[in-house]
Amino acid sequence: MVPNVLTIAGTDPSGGAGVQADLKAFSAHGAYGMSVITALVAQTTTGVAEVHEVPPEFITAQLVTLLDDVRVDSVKIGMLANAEVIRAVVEVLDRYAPPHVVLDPVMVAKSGDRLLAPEAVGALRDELLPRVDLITPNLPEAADLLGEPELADVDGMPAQAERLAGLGAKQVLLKGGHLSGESSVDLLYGDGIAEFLTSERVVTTNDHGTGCTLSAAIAALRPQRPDWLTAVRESKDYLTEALRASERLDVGHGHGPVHHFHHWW
Ligand SMILES: Nc1ncnc2c1ncn2[C@@H]1O[C@H](COP(=O)(O)OP(=O)(O)OP(=O)(O)O)[C@@H](O)[C@H]1O
Ligand SMILES: Cc1ncc(CO)c(N)n1
Repeated sequence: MVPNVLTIAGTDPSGGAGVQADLKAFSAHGAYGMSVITALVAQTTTGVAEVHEVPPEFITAQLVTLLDDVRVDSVKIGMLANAEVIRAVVEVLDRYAPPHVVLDPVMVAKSGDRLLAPEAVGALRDELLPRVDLITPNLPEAADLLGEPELADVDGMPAQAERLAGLGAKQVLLKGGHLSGESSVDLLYGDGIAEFLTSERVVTTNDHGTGCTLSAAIAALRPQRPDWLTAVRESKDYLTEALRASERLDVGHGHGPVHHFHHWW
């Protein structure tokens, strides 16, 4: 059976990040994609111009309307904008308890623009994080969640992932994309086991939406794979290929998008 996969996230009219990236990644992994939009973002490859936040009651309305009709097999959560939206999402998760919830704790866009109010980080950490199955922070987000300095190399990743798991998420995928070096190293921590996941670092400026793509691919694959490690490994391999395939695109003048190729090409 094809899994029904939902993204709860903000938009990117240039199609590289947010809801648009998530739906492409869902399709590329054979899932049926659905979306609840938290914010309309005027952004492209060069940065964010403006954010139009959706009122929390309307996010609840979108979620309840959808969940009352459709079976949801897995959820990816991205940009949430503010603490009220976080609380609206928490309430719905409590009420419907969908399986396989992946949280990409989006805080700042690649351009440096904030996508989550600074005062909402506490609500994300204390109210949402304990209710999700997997969180996928990059190194600045991990540091912010823990109130620690940002890691500058891979050595501290296992201990930091363990501390993040201590905040309540069952699995932690700590992403090392912001480090330099020949490989791009992430770490999956769960059930007391830490596993480094290494891929070739693709030399490209088309790295807009890498985090969105990875977490969406994981959410699409998890209902179709036996465990998190298998779903995460396959998603990271897909992302590396999508980064390579981005050389076929000509989109914008800044950080371009990755290309969501389909396996049947
Ligand atoms: N140049 C690259 N080559 C290969 N993999 C990369 C590269 N850059 C990032 N990645 C991988 O992309 C994924 C996302 O990592 P990153 O740490 O950049 O997340 P992010 O900052 O949340 O992304 P974004 O906010 O741009 O969506 C990780 O699996 C990381 O290893
Ligand atoms: C809507 C949205 N979500 C996430 C990111 C992070 O890349 C972005 N730039 N825009």
